[in-house]
Amino acid sequence: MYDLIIVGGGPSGASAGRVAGSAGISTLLLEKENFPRYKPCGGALSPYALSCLDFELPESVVERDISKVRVHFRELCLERQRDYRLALLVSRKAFDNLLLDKARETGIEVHCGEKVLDCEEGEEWVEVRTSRNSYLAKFVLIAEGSEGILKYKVRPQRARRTEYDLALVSEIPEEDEVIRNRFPGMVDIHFGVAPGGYGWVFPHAGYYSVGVVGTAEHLKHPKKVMQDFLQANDFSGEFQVCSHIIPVGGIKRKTVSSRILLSGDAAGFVDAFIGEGIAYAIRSGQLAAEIVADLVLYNRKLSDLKEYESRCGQEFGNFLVSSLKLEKVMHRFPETSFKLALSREEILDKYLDEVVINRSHKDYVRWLLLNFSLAEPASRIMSMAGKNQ
Ligand SMILES: NC(=O)C1=CN([C@@H]2O[C@H](COP(=O)(O)OP(=O)(O)OC[C@H]3O[C@@H](n4cnc5c(N)ncnc54)[C@H](OP(=O)(O)O)[C@@H]3O)[C@@H](O)[C@H]2O)C=CC1
Ligand SMILES: CC(C)=CCC/C(C)=C/CC/C(C)=C/CC/C(C)=C/COP(=O)(O)OP(=O)(O)O
Repeated sequence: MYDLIIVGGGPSGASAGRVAGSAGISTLLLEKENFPRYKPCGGALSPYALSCLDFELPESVVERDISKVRVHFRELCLERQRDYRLALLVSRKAFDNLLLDKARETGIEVHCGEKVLDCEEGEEWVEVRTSRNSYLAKFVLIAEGSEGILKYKVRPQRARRTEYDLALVSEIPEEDEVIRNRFPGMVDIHFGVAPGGYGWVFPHAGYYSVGVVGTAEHLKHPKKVMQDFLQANDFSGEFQVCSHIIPVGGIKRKTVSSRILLSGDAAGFVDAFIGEGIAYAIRSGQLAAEIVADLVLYNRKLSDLKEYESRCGQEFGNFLVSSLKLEKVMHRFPETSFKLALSREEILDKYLDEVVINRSHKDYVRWLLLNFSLAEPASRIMSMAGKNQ
């Protein structure tokens, strides 16, 4: 019997595997794909995501160093450069493979190409049935990403359409020099193109990641929205478009039962406003493995597994809740909020400084209220924003 079985070898499962292996508990990681596997997405690693890694990212994995953003809302556009790093762009194929290698390094057992079909929680153990075998473990971490259904072992109610976003993404090849000239160290973000979300163009090495994301409930014609976005940004031709679902973060969801935990996208840990998921996938995987290792090594009581929910809440859960609130306000009043945000450089600057870097919505909102609610009468904000809400 294993101490821990991890389902999924993405950023969350691999990060859990590295912590579990380093702690010395017997661990099996089961991943249905053969790595390195293709996984198109934005591929942005925020400073917070980077701070969660216990090793330096090799240069070969880093495709771009980002210190500038260009944000659009309809005809408005604002570029802001910071004198610090806002993100690194990576290809998920190489990055995920690196994380899995870092987990393997600690001596855990990794089976790729082995899909978990079911897991059954008993009094003393969890039985895990796969396409090849069946195994027993004291604990199971489900890090299967957003699309799997094993998460419903912990959280029986299926996600409603209001609880997830739809994302469409294409990787569009281009000469590196053309990319560097068009987006020098910069990500391009377009609000107002998809309900409850945005469109993005991220400049990778030899290709652009181009996509749109919006709430599943309101994004009625996702393919059309994507086609229009590609066209508006001068990407003409036939491109392969991949679609996937992204949970809306900041919603209260159960993430632990008596012997099974959920992490990463499976747990719903995504920033509802900017769509960042990798950081929380990494950190929640690490926390899950730390708590399981503690229980196993120090013979602590089973009910202590619940600590996982409070640790995630303290470290990033509260941040995700406030991000959801920001997302709701911005998208409920897009004309007022985005027009105001893009008409004042300091609003975007402060967002980058306080939210992206200091990870505090509280200080940001306090600053906004002091500067733009008390100082600016509501009528002035409305007239700046135009009347067509
Ligand atoms: N581009 C895309 O398609 C998507 C990207 N993401 C991004 O991934 C990050 C989240 O990371 P994480 O939570 O680790 O999730 P990931 O989706 O990155 O990783 C989960 C891994 O588990 C595999 N898996 C799924 N079900 C099973 C199963 N039954 N048995 C064994 N393996 C299984 C998945 O394969 P498989 O990939 O084939 O499902 C995938 O390799 C976020 O940043 C998010 O934005 C999330 C969803 C989709
Ligand atoms: C306040 C206003 C109006 C605008 C905010 C502007 C925004 C969105 C700035 C974000 C800046 C920035 C570079 C953040 C880095 C983190 C990002 C972009 C994460 C999303 O990355 P991703 O698509 O790769 O998502 P993933 O983590 O793979 O799920």
